[in-house]
Amino acid sequence: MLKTQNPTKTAAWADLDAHFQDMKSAQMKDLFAKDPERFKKFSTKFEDILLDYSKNIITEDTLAKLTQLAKETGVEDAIQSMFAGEKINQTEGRSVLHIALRNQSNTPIMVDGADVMPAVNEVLAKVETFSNRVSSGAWKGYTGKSITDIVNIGIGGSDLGPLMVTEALKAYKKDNLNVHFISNVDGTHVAEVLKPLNPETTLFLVASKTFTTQETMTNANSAKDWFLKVAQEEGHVAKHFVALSTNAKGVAAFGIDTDNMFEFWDWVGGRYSLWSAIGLSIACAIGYDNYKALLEGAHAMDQHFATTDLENNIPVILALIGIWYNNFFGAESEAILPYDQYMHRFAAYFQQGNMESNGKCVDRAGKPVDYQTGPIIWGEPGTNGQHAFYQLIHQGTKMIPCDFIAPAISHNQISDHHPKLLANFFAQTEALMTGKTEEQVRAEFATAGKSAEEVEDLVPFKIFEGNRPTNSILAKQITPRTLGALIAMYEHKIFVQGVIWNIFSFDQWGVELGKQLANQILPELNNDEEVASHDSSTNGLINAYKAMR
Ligand SMILES: O=P(O)(O)OC[C@H]1O[C@H](O)[C@@H](O)[C@@H](O)[C@@H]1O
Repeated sequence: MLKTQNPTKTAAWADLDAHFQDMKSAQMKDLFAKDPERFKKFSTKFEDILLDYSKNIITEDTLAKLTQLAKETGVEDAIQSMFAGEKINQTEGRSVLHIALRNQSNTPIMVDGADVMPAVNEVLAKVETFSNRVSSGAWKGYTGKSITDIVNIGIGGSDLGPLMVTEALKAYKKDNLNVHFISNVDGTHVAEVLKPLNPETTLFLVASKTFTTQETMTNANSAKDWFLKVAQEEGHVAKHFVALSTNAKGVAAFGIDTDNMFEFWDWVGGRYSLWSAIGLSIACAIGYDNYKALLEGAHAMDQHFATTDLENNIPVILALIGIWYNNFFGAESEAILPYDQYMHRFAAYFQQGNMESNGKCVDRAGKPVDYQTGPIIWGEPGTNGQHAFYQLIHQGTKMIPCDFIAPAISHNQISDHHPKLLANFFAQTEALMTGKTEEQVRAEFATAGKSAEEVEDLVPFKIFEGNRPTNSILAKQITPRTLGALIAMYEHKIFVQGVIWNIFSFDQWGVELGKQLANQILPELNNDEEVASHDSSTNGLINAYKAMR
């Protein structure tokens, strides 16, 4: 069990509050000027990944106090509890064991007195055999042709992980296999994805932990109709539909042979499930060996997280820096900015990972919190973001701590693209920190030949106050192993923050209400009667829709 401790009532919090009064006007520029060792002190390496967190409004004292907060709120015990398989997802009565799915050391991990590793390994072996058969062309469709296209049908955690990873590792993709994703219940999604595909050579992976999710079941049924329109015989479904799920009954009821079901377990959270059978599309797309390397990278980060003291623990450091801005500086969001086009869904992936985990306002004792919890996560790949929203990050009124991520080596070495990309990566964090003073603006004008009046009019707009915090994550290359480590790093950061905020990070009750109401409204849309059962806005909208259609 995780202990219940209001973080704001700890001695460390009071200490941090006092420290914040000293730090709130501290200038990073001055901190760098004072300490030539600053980069060395506030950077660390994990395998081929360099994390530079020196461009933050922190001192060694700040980190010591934040680490004390982690200690007082039981982070060390919580980490041990997770790895020991304790049921730390209390509101659902479940263990939280995505770490078991990538436990390449194969040490026993016990849940309810039984080691989960044999079952994990069994499914992994099944994933290996199946993905090899599909990618080698040995798995045949109903007319004897090999599979050319895989379509993952899922939503939320059953979509975002495989989608993000297959995109991030596209450089490793098998040439003979295309991967597609259908998630939205909007018929446009299924229609557009299926349009160019041939039912004879298409394999559907129906991915749903519960196998009850409205969007996924609707899309899967439409895909089945599309397939049967051509294939005709129900018996052919077995060669073209497999299920990734915890719900064998639901899978059978849908008409998928449970021999074609890849199992996982209730101790795998949806948003932490790409390491489970939900990763089947990844294994097919990039090959099982690369999928395994992804798991190994995550496992290496897990071991670092589980065995390193808090002071040197990368996910813990990132979590603490995030809390510093979220709870003391009042920052409301964090941007994740990968300077790698392949990672274009990375921020979207961690939108779910972070916001569904820590978007909670009730603490572990069931009481409303009186402090801020999870941040808003957003971001786009650089340099696109630079030409869209960086204006606000540089000169807006809101503090937006940013994580900049880049590979030193591109998978596509074309002329000087990569040095240009990286020049931008380095320039942005420098600019965000140093800003531009009034004196610098005036000095620039002095050489530009403007009149004194023109200069006075423009000076205020050209000033950048700077002092805007960033982390830089520079990896040698985005390989499967590196990506696995990066994902695990963020997962554990989220976990540590949830522990400190005294909330449950592994349930998601907040997605239920909308679902329930949609289920109530759906039958009301099936006729032309005027609806009067809701508030006047909802009634008005529904009735307007009925009149328009
Ligand atoms: O895999 P499933 O069961 O279809 O759930 C899909 C998604 O549904 C809900 O939005 C949440 O519970 C998510 O965490 C989950 O990932």
